[in-house]
Amino acid sequence: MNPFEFLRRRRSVPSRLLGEPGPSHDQVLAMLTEAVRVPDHGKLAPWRFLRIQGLARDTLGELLAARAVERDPQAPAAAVEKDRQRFSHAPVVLAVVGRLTPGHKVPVQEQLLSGGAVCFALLQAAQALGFGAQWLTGWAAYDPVVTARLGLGPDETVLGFIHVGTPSEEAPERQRPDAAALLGDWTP
Ligand SMILES: Cc1cc2nc3c(=O)[nH]c(=O)nc-3n(C[C@H](O)[C@H](O)[C@H](O)COP(=O)(O)O)c2cc1C
Repeated sequence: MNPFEFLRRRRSVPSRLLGEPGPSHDQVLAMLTEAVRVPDHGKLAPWRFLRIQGLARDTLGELLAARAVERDPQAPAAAVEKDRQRFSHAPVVLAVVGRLTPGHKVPVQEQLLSGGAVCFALLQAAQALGFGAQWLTGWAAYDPVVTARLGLGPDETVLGFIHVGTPSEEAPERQRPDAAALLGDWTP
């Protein structure tokens, strides 16, 4: 067996293709338990999680739609509708929230990188349990009104919304970069 087989099979499943069943409470905890085992300089655990499921997904969609119009009163109806539906496809969305400590000897960049690793580990954990997942951000992740409604503090930021559910069809593989072309040797 190819030792990389599990990693090789990983690919995102677009959130609109994710449906019921989603991960149970125990499965979410199992996924998070794996996801927090990431490299974390200084053991800061500079992240936390917000689960968005059930009716909360639709409520967040309504909030997004209203905010989209507030941001751009000329926004096309189709775009606003897309925002309304954004969180309503996958049964469970886990927002990975970076809890940053500016001025710490561990630079903020490293805290963010650790959070990125958590997001990726969550994708793998979802796959290990037989679910599909996608890491999305979109404008809502960076909008101060939305993040305040999500309860984020001033030094917190959304690193990703990890949408998790059961794929309704197999997601196509995408073209991958040529690793060999990206490799250089440093020659002193
Ligand atoms: C930080 C981050 C944010 C992303 N946000 C979006 C997004 O908002 N919309 C989108 O279509 N893809 C987004 N993507 C890309 C998808 O998560 C994913 O990489 C892509 O669909 C193909 O993924 P795969 O390499 O996991 O198969 C984002 C990726 C990263 C790393």
